[in-house]
Order: sequence, then C-alpha cells, then structure tokens
Amino acid sequence: MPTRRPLIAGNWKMHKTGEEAVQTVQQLKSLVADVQDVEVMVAPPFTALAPVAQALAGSTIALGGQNMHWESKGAFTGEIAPGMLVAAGCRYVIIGHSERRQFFGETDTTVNQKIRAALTADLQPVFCIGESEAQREAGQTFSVLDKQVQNGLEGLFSQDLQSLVVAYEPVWAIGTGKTATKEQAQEVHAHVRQLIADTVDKHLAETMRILYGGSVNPGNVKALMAMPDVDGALVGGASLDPETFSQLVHYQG
Ligand SMILES: O=C[C@H](O)COP(=O)(O)O
Repeated sequence: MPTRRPLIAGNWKMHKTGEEAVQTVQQLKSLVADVQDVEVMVAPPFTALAPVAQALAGSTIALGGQNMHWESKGAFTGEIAPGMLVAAGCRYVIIGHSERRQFFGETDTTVNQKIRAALTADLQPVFCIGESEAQREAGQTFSVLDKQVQNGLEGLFSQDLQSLVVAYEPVWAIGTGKTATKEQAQEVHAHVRQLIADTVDKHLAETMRILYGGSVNPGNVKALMAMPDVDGALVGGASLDPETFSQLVHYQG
C-alpha cells in the first residue's frame, strides 16, 4: 500500500489583505516549523499571493491559488491565468470549489478546462467535488459525485493526473459547523478512490490524495485523519487563525 503524504490546506476565501496575510504566515511559519511528515498549503486571495510568497521564502509551506482561468492570456477582465499563479509562487490551485460552482456559474465543463490548464502549467489542481444537502437526502450522493469526477477528469489519463489532489467537500458541511461524520467521509473517499481505480487507473487511485473539507476544526480533525482514505483536509474558517490552523497541522498530537 503506497504512503500518501497528508496535506492540510487552508483556503482563506475572501479574507485578509496582503498585510494581514503576511502577518498570518509569519506566525504560521514558526508554529509549523517542526512539521515534517505533513504538507501544509495556504491559498490566500490573489492580491496577497506575491507578498505571501515572499514571506514564505525558505519555508516548506506551499502556496495555492483559489481559482484561475483556463486560457493563458487574453481579454478576460477580472481573471487570472495559470502562468500568473506560477509566477506569483503557487504550486497548487483550487479548482471547482462549490462556492465557485454555486455563485459564479462554474460547471463540470469549465472545471475540466481548468484542470487541464493547471496541469499544463505544472500547477497541482485541488479538484473540489461535493453534494448538496438535498442531493444527499435524496440518496443521490454517489451519482452526483461520480458525474462531477467523470466530467471533471474527462479526456485525462493516468499519466496526466499524477499531481491531482481531490477534495471532497459536502456543500452542507461548508461553513455550517455541521461536519460529515468520519464514517460518512470515509465512505465517500473510498467510493471516489474506487471510481478512479475503475475509470482511470488503479495505481493512480492508490497514490492520489483525497482531502476532506467542511467545518474541519481542532476537535474533529484527528478522527477524520484516522480514516484510511482521508489524506488531508481543505480548511476554510479554521485556517484563518494561525494558532488554530497550526493545531490542525499538528493533528497527530
Ligand atoms: O475550502 C474550504 C471549505 O469550503 C471548508 O470551509 P469551512 O472549513 O469554513 O467549512
């Protein structure tokens, strides 16, 4: 069984100016300086990327973008190109977050275009999937997730997807304080891994990291991380405070 290096990622969403973000990572850097076996990533807003990259110089904390366009340049007012994220110091990019799907019209098709563009630019996509509360209650969780995964990865093969990270974020658990139970998370993660094994490649499925996201906090992270198919967390609210985020990174105690 291959070892998957845990990834604890902070998605700061629309929080923090450049100055506030730099202050946060300066504290975080020393708080997690002892951590070796867990990868840490922060995804600040676009305007904070360059100063945060500078503040992170010499640290192992990785930087991520929260979104990007799939084209490399052009007349796309308000958009950011993959190469711009790379130039700003990003290694990762979050793609298809449910807030992007819900409020900004992202579809499986644009998610697929973005994943392709990220891979071409050598950015590691953190590909977000998740069902709504109504879909879960209607017993559609697996069919919704299967469609998101299959459409999002359409036309991509194992050799393209080596750096892919999947993040399972049930929409009903985001920012609500209502975390999926560790059993619910494990059930979905195992299902998604099996789907990748069946439709893409078995080895990729075994090595690919699947993060859980949705009201992760210092009180529930350990139990979630103990599940065999949970390889990390994509954290919103609890990633904004460096002390709290550091507690998540130190989930092993
Ligand atoms: O990307 C992060 C998720 O949307 C989770 O947010 P949350 O931890 O505030 O529930």
